[in-house]
Amino acid sequence: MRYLTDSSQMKAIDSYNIEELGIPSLVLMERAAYAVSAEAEQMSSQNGSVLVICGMGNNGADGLAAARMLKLHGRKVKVLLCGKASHSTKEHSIQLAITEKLGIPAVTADSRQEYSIENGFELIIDALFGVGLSRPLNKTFIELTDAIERARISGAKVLAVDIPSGVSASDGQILGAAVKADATVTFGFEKLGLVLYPGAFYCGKKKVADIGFSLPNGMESRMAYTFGPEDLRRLPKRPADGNKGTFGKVLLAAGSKRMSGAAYMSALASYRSGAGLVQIYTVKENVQVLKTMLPEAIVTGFDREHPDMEELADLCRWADALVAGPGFSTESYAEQILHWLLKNVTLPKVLDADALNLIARHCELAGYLDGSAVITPHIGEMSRLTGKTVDEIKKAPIAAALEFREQHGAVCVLKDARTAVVSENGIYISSSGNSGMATGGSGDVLSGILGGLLAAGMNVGDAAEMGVCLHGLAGDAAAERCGMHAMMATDIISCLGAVLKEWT
Ligand SMILES: NC(=O)C1=CN([C@@H]2O[C@H](COP(=O)(O)OP(=O)(O)OC[C@H]3O[C@@H](n4cnc5c(N)ncnc54)[C@H](OP(=O)(O)O)[C@@H]3O)[C@@H](O)[C@H]2O)[C@@H](O)CC1
Ligand SMILES: [K+]
Repeated sequence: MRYLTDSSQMKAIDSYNIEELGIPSLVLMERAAYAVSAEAEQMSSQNGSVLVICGMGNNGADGLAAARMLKLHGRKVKVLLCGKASHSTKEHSIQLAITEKLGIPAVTADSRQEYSIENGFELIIDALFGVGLSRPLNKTFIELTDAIERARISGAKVLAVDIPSGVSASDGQILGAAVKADATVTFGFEKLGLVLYPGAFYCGKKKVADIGFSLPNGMESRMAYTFGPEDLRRLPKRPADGNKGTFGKVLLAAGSKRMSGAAYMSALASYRSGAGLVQIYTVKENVQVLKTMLPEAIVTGFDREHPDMEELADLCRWADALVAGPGFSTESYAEQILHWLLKNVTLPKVLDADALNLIARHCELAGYLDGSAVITPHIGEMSRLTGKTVDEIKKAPIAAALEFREQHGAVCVLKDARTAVVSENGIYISSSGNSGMATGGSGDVLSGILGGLLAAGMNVGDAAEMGVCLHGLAGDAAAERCGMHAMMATDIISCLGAVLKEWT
């Protein structure tokens, strides 16, 4: 598990270490600058020249200290100072005085024609703004980021200090413009803005440098987190003497007259993530095709005009977990069945796709949501569920998911390029997955995986986080195998086995 911070948490961590623990600010800065200069040396040649672009805060001070270290290692280094000198921090003044004594050339942005950013530098270090970025960049700073980008296009490498300048550390939004980096050395903890898009596009290769921060008491419980593949080891172990009942039974209410594929993919993904038995509850018209495509599944068909609730009650008694919605349609039978399920079934449940469209359309259904439910909306579905615009949700996805959970008690899996899971555990952000997964059926695969993990007995929050992580890793493996352009949802399913085999 890796913790992720927003800028106010990072400032609280800074001040706890400096003011309460008494670690001198310059000691932390020295370690930060050392990590930057070590990366800079890797990214440039001994004879290449380096330009360090420094703001007036402590991000700029890190840059100045790194410039000094590079100079002491024999590198040709120059500094460009940007911003009002009157705003410089104490640390900045100290670092600048040292660079001056060492004879490192430094000019202010006003006189930058003295050396052109676009020409001749092998490496540019971006130390304009870090977690202290507080407002959108003005025209001068936007021009500066444009000049850095032109240099990058002409072949210079760009290394960002802590976070690419212009990216908001708290949410990855671009404040006016941002530096595009080939690599970012970030201090202590990954910033949310390096994981969330669009910020994640800007940071290049990420390196987290341990500079000796301790966390204040209780801070962990408020921080977001993400998983690496090694976290999959926490999936439930399969007892050697288990049987198909032990490994969990999934009931899947899915598929409609025109949509049998969603039911197929969700059911197959449940099996591939370890479910012992999967039963598909679908319209009669789908029974034959689903039995043929997936003979491992039990398929029960219902009459669209008269779904039999007694039969459904029996199936729910049989199941350990329920998935409702993939390709189910929003016709009246679907509403009737969903209404019955939400009102009567206490099983852990995943509500996806048309189940969410129905809840958005018939708001009384939302009243049945509780902590046994995991909802898996994409941004459009979340917009329909909450009445917020797509733009509002895109700008603050975590806030939207938190608000939904607070109102309805359900675990919220808000799907996007970075999926956020808000549960009793806290805020999980996916850091695996790729744009190739934006393909028909990918959501059905996720709901199937979640059903499989719930049926295995995981609690809803853990299953939601692990399921999203597994889905993303299988998506990355599928992209590796087929390429992001060509991969399809069934490729993600085919890769589940390899990912699970490697990591559990
Ligand atoms: N504490 C420590 O010892 C350690 C700190 N560390 C480092 O410090 C960084 C945080 O430093 P920080 O808090 O000084 O903020 P920082 O990111 O430099 O920016 C503030 C400056 O930017 C300015 N400014 C903001 N927005 C602007 C805009 N749009 N357009 C123009 N100006 C704008 C703002 O100006 P003002 O608001 O005063 O006008 C102020 O001058 C952190 O990311 C890490 O790199 C590490 O070394 C570890 C030890
Ligand atoms: K920066």
